[in-house]
Amino acid sequence: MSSVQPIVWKDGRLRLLDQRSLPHAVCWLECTRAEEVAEAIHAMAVRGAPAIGIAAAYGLVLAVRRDPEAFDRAYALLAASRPTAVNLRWALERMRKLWQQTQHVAHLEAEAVRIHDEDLAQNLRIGELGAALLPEQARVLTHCNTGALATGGHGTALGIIRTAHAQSRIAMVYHTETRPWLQGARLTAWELQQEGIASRLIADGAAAHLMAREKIDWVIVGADRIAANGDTANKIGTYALAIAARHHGVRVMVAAPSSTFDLRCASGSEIPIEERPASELTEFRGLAVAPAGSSAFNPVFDVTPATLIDAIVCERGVILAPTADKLARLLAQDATQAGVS
Ligand SMILES: CSC[C@@H](O)[C@@H](O)C(=O)COP(=O)(O)O
Repeated sequence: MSSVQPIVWKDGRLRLLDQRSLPHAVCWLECTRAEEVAEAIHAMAVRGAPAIGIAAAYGLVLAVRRDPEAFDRAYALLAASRPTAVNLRWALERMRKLWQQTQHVAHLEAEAVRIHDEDLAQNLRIGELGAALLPEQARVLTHCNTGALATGGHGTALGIIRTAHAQSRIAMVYHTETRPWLQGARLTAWELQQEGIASRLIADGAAAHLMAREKIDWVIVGADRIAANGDTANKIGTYALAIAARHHGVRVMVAAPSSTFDLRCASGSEIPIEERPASELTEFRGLAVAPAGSSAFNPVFDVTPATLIDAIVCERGVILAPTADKLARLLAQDATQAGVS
């Protein structure tokens, strides 16, 4: 099951697939400095929680290769590039630990490659565990883009769909547009099309209507940060999907690697929620869609309470009806013990 690789590290060079131009054009950014990586993350050329962690890890390698004294400055710059996905901070922390131990650029580079490779392996495992929860001929709804583009490859929520499709278990994937960046319409549609997976795009606002009229087995989404009690921050609109799903008896699955869990946040209220410029709502590709002078509120993530989540799938196992105790137990075990709790 090969999939597009949005982050390519080869011969010490970093190339990022610029997701802003998809699906119309496949353009690559070549980054040689941490500043460029931080800007690519901030401007969403590279996006998705695991992918920005991986890109930031390579950004640190670029920084110390130029100047071994630059680690702390590059760390701070990269850490500030987006606030919600904890994978970013997790990857940077892992790199910092290694740097404190060795101060050796080659070792730092090897750690970044390990972070990248591990994410792909974890996604493949998440794919298997999540697909096993789906019925035959499953009809699912997903939000945003959680595929190969958002990760080290394969994907989390979309990775589950990809794995289930390879097992001939998917009848239909509905996916939202995901306004205002249209990650669903542009990126998820692109990935689903490449795999030949039967899919239909819906407007974000059509989800409750869809659930009322058609059988949907699962809503499957990714996560940017999962608090200790299972509350989950993900792309804006996830919370509304979960409320609609509960009302219609549709189950909700959150898929994320263990790097997305943040036990320092006791609950979702402690997760920082990114707000982006009003112009992302008032304009579309430079054209005004709201009257001049309109103000807008543009939070780009929301928090779904754990009580609305039926299953959390990570590479270490599956948690049904998540609670703080179940989460702590799962994260305390290693991946070889993966099971259902
Ligand atoms: C595997 S990606 C998980 C999440 O990062 C994804 O669902 C999401 O919300 C992405 O938001 P984005 O703003 O496109 O980075």
